Amino acid sequence: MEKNELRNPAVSSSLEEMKLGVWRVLVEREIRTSLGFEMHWKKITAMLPTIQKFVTDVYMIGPGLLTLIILSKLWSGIEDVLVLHLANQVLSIIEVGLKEGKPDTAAILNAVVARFLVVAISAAVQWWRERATPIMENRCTHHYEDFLFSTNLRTDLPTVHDNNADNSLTARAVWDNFTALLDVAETAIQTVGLMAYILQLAISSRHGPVFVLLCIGKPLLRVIFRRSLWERAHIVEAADPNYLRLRALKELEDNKYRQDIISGNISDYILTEYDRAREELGDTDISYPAQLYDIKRSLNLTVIMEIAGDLTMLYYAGNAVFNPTKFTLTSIAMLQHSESILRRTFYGGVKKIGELRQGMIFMKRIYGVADITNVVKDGTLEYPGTQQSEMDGMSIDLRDVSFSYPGSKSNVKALDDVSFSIKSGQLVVLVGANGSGKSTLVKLLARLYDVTSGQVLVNGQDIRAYKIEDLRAATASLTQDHKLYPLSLSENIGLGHPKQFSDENIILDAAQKGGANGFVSKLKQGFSTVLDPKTDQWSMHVETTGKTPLAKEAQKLKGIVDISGGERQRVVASRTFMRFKSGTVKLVIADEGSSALDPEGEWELFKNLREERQGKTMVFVTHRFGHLTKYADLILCMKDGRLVESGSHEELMKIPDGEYLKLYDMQAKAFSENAA
Ligand SMILES: Nc1ncnc2c1ncn2[C@@H]1O[C@H](COP(=O)(O)OP(=O)(O)OP(=O)(O)O)[C@@H](O)[C@H]1O
Repeated sequence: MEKNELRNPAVSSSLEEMKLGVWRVLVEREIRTSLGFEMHWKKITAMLPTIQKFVTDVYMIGPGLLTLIILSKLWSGIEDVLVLHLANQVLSIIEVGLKEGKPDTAAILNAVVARFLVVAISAAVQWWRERATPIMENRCTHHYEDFLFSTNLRTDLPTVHDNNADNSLTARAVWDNFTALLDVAETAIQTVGLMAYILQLAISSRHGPVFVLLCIGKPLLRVIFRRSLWERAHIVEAADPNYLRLRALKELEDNKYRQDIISGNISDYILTEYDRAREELGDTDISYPAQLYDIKRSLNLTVIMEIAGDLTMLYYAGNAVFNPTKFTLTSIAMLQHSESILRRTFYGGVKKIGELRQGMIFMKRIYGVADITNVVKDGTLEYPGTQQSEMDGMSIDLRDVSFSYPGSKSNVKALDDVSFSIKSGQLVVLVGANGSGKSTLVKLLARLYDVTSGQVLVNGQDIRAYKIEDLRAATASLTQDHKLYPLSLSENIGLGHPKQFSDENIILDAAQKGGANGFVSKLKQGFSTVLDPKTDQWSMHVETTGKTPLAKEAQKLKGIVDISGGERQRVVASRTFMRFKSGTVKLVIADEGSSALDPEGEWELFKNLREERQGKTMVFVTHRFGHLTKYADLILCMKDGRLVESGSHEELMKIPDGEYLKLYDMQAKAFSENAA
């Protein structure tokens, strides 16, 4: 055991820290009162409300079917005892028959038939359950999938950043947890039944309850002294640097890095580094921490537990020497058989209780998802409201705005004390070096985040006062962060304004303005093309030569459609033009939405956007100001999260050693040097 090897003074004394193989494990120390039973009891009772809610919810999904599944589990719980009892009967009758030389054929026949009947019923129950369970599992998964899907889709960005949102949950695991619950109930019935049966057997064969205690001695010791990691509150992290390095290098095997690795000619470097990390990792164990935790128990405890497991054998041997007439062969056989079944069931039960605790923590997380409230709170004021609806654009004022991303580890603010005013209908260009805060600023304008301090005013009112839905409807944004959905291209465009999604001409017009029409019409399936379709396909034992009919079919399935980065951006731009069709847009935000476009495409895009302007306020973020600054009513120049200059192009060009002048000169110089 390498306990406390990584002892870190910062870790609280209520925690136990250990290094298990490549893992660092932190376990909550347990206060062992009354041999730990009190703790166990508290934990079990703490689970009850979650169990009750969970069972009620799953029951409501399929009451009839679930009742039958539970009954079948009950049957499985008593089946072992029934089979044991009948086996005991058969053996006892046979033994008496053998002793007396006159077998009771009718009694033997009855007992055998009864046993076969129980076995046949069990097989039928099992057969039915194997068919019914997947139906219930599917219903349960769909129910919780819908629940998680709708909550995840509504979670806003700051909540995701805050790690409040838990989207690692999968509905598939819900049924497994419910099964764990049923299994624990089944095992409890089995264990109680078996113990009662053994007790009765032991008493009737004059062994008494001491024998039962001997049977469960080993499992009891195990529960008290050797808890598995799953049963304790713990955190695990991979801490071995060589293991982490190996994983990072192994990741480079992924196809997405292939082009870089081939063109960069770095495969030798990767292999050498991989070998080095592998060598330095040596024999450090990478098995699951729970497994390593189990192995680390001391030699003394192992020996004591194994001896405890053999106490019944000692009991038989002692009785055979000192009290040889006490046993019949049948009673020995039956006691041994029941004892081994009891132990197996007991061990299984303890493991299942551990799984159940894990499962209930999981279910608490699932139900907790419903309690998560978005960080960005909704307002009550309508936008634009009756008084403001005459204005075609949005007027915006920033007053002393500072902002840090939630959970950011940086010491500097992304925006620091920024103030400016944009009048309705102005075309504003935001410029500045990388990381100067331009994208952050437009995210605040779109109310994807709220300011840390200061105020954003929209038409004179705090942006937080408005209904978020109204603000979203009034904003069209085109950024390089926007992604294509794994849906058809027409859907990708139409979702800019879903209400007119079915109107093909409107989608065509948006595609024309966004510059997507040209390349989409050349695709085999045109606007119906789905990029990155979510499909499951695989093949097995198919000839790689591609000559057989099946191989030809496999080849057809492999065909993929992909488009260039600029073409993807054109589809996203078309989605923005589709958004204009709603007629509610008053603010257009374009954050480097043209970065992948060719010069002609970029020129066309800006021209089309300006044509859509019709009084709307427009905010463009760009590193290539050439196309835009001459139309700009206002240029805002950012540096290190601060607004350093603002004004028209002419005004900013006049500021000696100004940031805008510097950035502009650099671009102009590149052209003049190229020309020279
Ligand atoms: N999601 C985020 N979490 C934490 N910090 C962030 C996040 N996004 C940006 N930042 C930080 O905020 C600061 C401003 O970033 P921002 O993206 O606004 O700059 P930018 O001017 O748009 O840069 P670029 O020209 O490279 O797009 C930077 O220091 C950046 O590292």
